[in-house]
Amino acid sequence: MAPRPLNETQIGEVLGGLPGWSFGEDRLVRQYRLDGHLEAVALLVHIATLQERLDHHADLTVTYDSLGVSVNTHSVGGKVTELDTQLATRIEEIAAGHGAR
Ligand SMILES: C[C@H](O)[C@H](O)[C@H]1CNC2=NC(N)=NC(=O)C2=N1
Repeated sequence: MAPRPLNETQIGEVLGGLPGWSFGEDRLVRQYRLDGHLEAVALLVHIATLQERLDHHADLTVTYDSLGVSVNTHSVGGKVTELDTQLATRIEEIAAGHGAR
């Protein structure tokens, strides 16, 4: 069954438990800072591996020692769904293990 888009109240509740994440332009976004470039790339690869397993993919952008994450659900026309909040929650756990801030 197709995931249902979340409303702003629902998104706000989830973001309360996801410090550093924000909502804008129908996306959940987070910018992580790492200790260096290879650390940023290592986090990207770890997240990409998770995304393949979940079959849900955020846009990941490495800029030297930073990793940008931006996600919504394409299959509902680019809205935030539970698939995005679940992925963001898992990414947050992984990022903590990489010392991302
Ligand atoms: C065929 C495959 O399951 C779909 O294209 C998946 C892949 N990853 C995805 N990622 C995101 N962010 N949204 C989707 O709708 C989506 N769909």
